[in-house]
Amino acid sequence: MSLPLTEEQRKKIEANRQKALARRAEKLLAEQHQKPAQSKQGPSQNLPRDPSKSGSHGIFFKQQNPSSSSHGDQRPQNPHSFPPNTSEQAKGMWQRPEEMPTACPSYRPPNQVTVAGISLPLANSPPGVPSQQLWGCELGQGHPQASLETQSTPFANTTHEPLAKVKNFQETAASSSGQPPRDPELEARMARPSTSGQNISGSVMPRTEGRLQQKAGTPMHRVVGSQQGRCIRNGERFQVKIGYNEALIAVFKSLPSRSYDPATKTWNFSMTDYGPLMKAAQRLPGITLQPLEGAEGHMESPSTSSGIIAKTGLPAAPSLAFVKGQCVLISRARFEADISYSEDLIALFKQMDSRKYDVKTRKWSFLLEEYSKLMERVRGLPQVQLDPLPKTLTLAFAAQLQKTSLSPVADIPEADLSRVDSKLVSSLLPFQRAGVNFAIAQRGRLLLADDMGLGKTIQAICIAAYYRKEWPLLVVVPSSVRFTWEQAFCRWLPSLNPVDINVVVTGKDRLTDGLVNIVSFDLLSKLEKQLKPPFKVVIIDESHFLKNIKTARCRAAMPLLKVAKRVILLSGTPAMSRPAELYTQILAVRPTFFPQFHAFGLRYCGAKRQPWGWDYSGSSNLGELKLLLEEAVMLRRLKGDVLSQLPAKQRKMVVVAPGQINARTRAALDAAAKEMTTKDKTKQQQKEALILFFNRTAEAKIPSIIEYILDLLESGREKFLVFAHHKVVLDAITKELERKRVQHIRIDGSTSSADREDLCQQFQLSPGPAVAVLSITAANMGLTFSSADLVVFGELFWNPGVLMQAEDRVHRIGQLSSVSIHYLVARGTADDYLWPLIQEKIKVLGEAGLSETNFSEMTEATDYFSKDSKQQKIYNLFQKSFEEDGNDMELLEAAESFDPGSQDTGDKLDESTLTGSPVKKKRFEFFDNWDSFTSPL
Ligand SMILES: Nc1ncnc2c1ncn2[C@@H]1O[C@H](COP(=O)(O)OP(=O)(O)OP(=O)(O)O)[C@@H](O)[C@H]1O
Repeated sequence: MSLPLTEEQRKKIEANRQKALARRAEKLLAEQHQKPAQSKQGPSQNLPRDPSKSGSHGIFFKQQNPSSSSHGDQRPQNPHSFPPNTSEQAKGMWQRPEEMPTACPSYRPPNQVTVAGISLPLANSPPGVPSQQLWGCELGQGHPQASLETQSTPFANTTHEPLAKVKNFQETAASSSGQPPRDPELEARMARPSTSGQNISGSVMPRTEGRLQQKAGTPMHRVVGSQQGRCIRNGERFQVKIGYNEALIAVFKSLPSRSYDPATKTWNFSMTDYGPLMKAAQRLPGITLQPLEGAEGHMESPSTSSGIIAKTGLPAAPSLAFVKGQCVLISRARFEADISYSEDLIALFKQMDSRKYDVKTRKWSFLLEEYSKLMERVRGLPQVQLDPLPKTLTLAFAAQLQKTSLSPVADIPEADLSRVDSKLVSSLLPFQRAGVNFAIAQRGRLLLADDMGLGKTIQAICIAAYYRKEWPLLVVVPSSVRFTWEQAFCRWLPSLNPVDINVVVTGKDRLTDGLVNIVSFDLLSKLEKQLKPPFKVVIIDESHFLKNIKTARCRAAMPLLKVAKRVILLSGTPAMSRPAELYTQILAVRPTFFPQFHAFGLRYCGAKRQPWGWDYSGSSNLGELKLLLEEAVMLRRLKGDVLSQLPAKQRKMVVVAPGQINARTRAALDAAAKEMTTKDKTKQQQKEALILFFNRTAEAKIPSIIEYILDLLESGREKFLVFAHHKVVLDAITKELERKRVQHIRIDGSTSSADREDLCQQFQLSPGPAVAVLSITAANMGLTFSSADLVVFGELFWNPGVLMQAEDRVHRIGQLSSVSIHYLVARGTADDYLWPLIQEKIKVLGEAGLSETNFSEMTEATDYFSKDSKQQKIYNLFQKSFEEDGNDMELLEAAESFDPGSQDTGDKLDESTLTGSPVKKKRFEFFDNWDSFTSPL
């Protein structure tokens, strides 16, 4: 007794067989070219005499049609068509019609379908037509290859084949033949040998050199030598599904409305070309095209060039309506059949143990573990085309398909974070810890899409730190937050030496100088060449900046992400208007999921063919997309989901780019700083120098403030408040918003009380993006902007009470969310002194129970500024100046009327600009409002 073949041996045999078949195909093709006249004689007369030259083996390999892979069976619309039964065809190999052998020349079994030239066995015959009668010949007389498959693959049975096995087979077959990978579903079907489940696994001898020798007494029969296809209506056009045929392709190319879809590898035409195409096809020997249903008007008679269907003389099978639909995932455990009514199909559904019928949607759903069984059986219904789930889904949900996981939510293990700085780990809020666990379960590749302000930075740093052995780390961010990231690393990873953090500021800097390298999107595209050797761990902040594949930033980042081992994408708004925007981010996290955009577009973007090309701006199957993303790509929590874990206010210090301060302003700042510390200056002179320093700071920050606001808008922040102090800053912001046509309001000291209320209402009710540009001192109280939950302070103000009052414009009754407060702080400016001053004041007030104690805890870099003796001096001056009675008035006046254009570097303030300010009356209201310290909502 011989031992059964091992899997390995089977694979090898299969590989050799494929190679032999390919060689044979080439040879026959060459022969065919030498004998064109003979080949035109029609199938039955064209049988080679020598069985060793049997046309059944005269095949050549072509790439599998992906459309048939992704859509599964492409059933004929007419159930009365009887395509040939050749396993060769079923393997996705294209057979020259004139070389096809004939098993039962008069007709083909009805219970088979044709998939782009691929013949598949079906489980059922049309009712009333016994399959034996339809066969018209002995069972077991089918194509010998079918028998071989029955024996040589583990997938010979018609049902219940696990996808994993199918995949093995697919890989073997594809790789051995040197062909691109094929669809597992299709391969499974190809591997099935038979017709209605009857055993035709007749005994065969091993094949040599691509030939089959049958056992004595088993006559060699050949299937009909014709190639079958069909026309399928698609809106105003129709598609032709048929295997490769040179002559037919020539016909296609002669038709004016032709269009070829490379993704599905099918041709399609407008209805005007239907008649000419069918007529031309009729003239081609061996081509049988099933007509379009109901297209009689376009064509006198269907193409039956081989005359096979017309001449069968068989009793007509009952007419069955053709139904077409698709499987859609509806939960982690279930899928739904989205298909119209078919009696047979319903009967089949009722055989499934896990079936459920939703009376509202009128759809049937099943557990994923019954997916393979159901699909297998549906294939036996000739009048039904139920497209399978995309392969990506079956891979992502393999555990559910194989019944190894039935949990409605993914079971994510607790990650061992012992290697990460304990300061960071102990600071993680519970939902943040869950985020880190998810990321590690996904092997460090994910899109973290938490709502804004939920602390994506701390989570990303923790995930990256978990993979610290694989550093250097690359962090790509919008340019306005490069230094905030630097601060965050310093804050959360005390074990990281700050000198190991490299913030890339110009195109001349090196991208690989640090252990942590922080670069803006725009500089990354300029420094592309420095990306070799590639980074293994990459963080992309605001990853939706990559949504457009055509942009330089996306083109620079994508190759990098493809080769990185860990990819941590962060975005609170991964897609702002359509699923197509998610594509690049999905590709970055899972490059194998949808390597071709078209497949993604067809499934999730409601892709529509337009005269100018494909339109992917729509959406489809969104529920399924969400499930797929949640399973393997993305984690998203909304503020509402974790509100109980959040503080009412989340403050963030944003260090804005010092690179944006121009040389002239820099010199002015330095001169003012020097003036303040020069000996022998009177108090008055020192104060003037301080005022000048403060004003020059405003001027210096303008580009950074604007850049930050524009980044926020690009990130999809819909509504927010921007507070500033100097008129020049408020003017610059509003001017830019006008230029960019962003809806905005402005309230400053010159706005009347009546107008304030109107503007406020206007902002509150505005449905789309809107920015409220507000003066810190003139709009810090009495106004409600609860429809926003983000406040940006473009400038600092020395009095924390005023800042908190301003914060409370959004943080008040009516606000259901935790609010985010961003303070923009510029290095080398007065902010260096104002920021610590504010924090110190608040600390004092906090200790006295007069302020929120967590102000500094909730902001990055509390130790942002370390003072040397000169800086200490300036700091003391600031402290003194801003605390002495009356100084505020002087400073405010100087600030509000500051006009950088009117002054030269180092000039004193122009006194004339200080007078006549319309806001004097309101300026000091805030001094009486200390209650804001004690009563956060
Ligand atoms: N666990 C925590 N402990 C202390 N502070 C935290 C924690 N989580 C977040 N924060 C603080 O909350 C603020 C917001 O965090 P972060 O900037 O990371 O949010 P985000 O999700 O990136 O928001 P956005 O999408 O607006 O950028 C920061 O100041 C951050 O330091």
